[in-house]
Amino acid sequence: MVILSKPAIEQFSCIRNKQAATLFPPLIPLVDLSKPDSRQQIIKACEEFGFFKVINHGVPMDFISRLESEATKFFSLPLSEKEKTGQPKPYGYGNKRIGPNGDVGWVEYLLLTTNQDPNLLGTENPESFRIALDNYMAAVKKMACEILEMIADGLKIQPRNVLSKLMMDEQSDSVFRLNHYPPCPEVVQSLNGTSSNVIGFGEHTDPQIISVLRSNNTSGLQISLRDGTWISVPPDQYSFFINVGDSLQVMTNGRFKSVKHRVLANSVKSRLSMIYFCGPPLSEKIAPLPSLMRGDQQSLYKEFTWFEYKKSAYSSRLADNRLMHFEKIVAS
Ligand SMILES: C=C1C[C@]23C[C@@]1(O)CC[C@H]2[C@@]12CC[C@H](O)[C@@](C)(C(=O)O1)[C@H]2[C@@H]3C(=O)O
Ligand SMILES: O=C(O)CCC(=O)C(=O)O
Ligand SMILES: [Fe+2]
Repeated sequence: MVILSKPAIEQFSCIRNKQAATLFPPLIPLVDLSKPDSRQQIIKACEEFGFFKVINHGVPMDFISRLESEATKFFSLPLSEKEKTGQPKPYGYGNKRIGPNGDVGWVEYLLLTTNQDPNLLGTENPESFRIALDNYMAAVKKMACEILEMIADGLKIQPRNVLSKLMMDEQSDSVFRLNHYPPCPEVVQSLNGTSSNVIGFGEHTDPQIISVLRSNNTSGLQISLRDGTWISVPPDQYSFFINVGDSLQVMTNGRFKSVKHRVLANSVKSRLSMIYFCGPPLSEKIAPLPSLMRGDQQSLYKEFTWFEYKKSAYSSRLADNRLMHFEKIVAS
């Protein structure tokens, strides 16, 4: 990561939390995948938060730590080596700039598509990095598929692979991202309850169906509650966190809401996160599942394909409400 001089760091968005801290912030929903009632818990969490933590997920810890160690080696390489993986257009190595429309954050990342061999030029041992990525992604994909099938069961819709088949399709447009947030010297903490923070990854919702996130033990991730308050997600390196994305919001006709989230930089520890974004094939129509529509219930959204949504997303800024352009104007 390039160390920024003082004037350069001023371009980073800072946020000021003037609001008094909530005394009893709600706990992040926890789902134990080995428990028989996990389906109902997942549905409740998707309706109330669009977010939950998963334990007993079945992803071998060995796959997780191997990828973490490869990623750590990658991000410690000199900038010129990391840049050999190509600029993020949208796939490749990116530093501070997020997306094509002027967003910046205190982060560097490697963004990969899951259906092509990644360009790992510049890495010390491309073969061992590739194996670590393949093992991790295969295990996480399996877990994501199970979660989507549990969602279908919980919603009482059939067939149970109605959602999972989209990300299991050979043509699925899923994305994988490694984010590294180095310690940020500019993070200011004060004792009077007001804190000024540097944005690592600005607020946004994920466009896909669900996202499966794992991080090391460094805090920073926050989710926004329905009333707009931000709550910090305590890190847990042994668990996964699931985000409802915009596409699942549409497929449930708004019953689930995609969760707004962001990452704040840490003053002392670096954060490493790995996110698998489960996307459908480009040609797939994104629309409310017919079996979820009762009586004369109308779709809240215009018809669109994942390709159209993605194209529109890539012309938006991170914090934009991307679904707004696809909402129907319903006469009341
Ligand atoms: C600013 C942007 C980055 C992003 C594409 C976009 O124009 C708007 C959506 C962003 C996002 C958020 C979730 C994922 O991290 C991501 C890969 C995605 O699919 O949508 C990023 C995009 C990106 O970094 O390329
Ligand atoms: O790095 C993180 O913890 C979250 C990043 C994120 O939300 C994203 O890459 O879409
Ligand atoms: Fe995200």
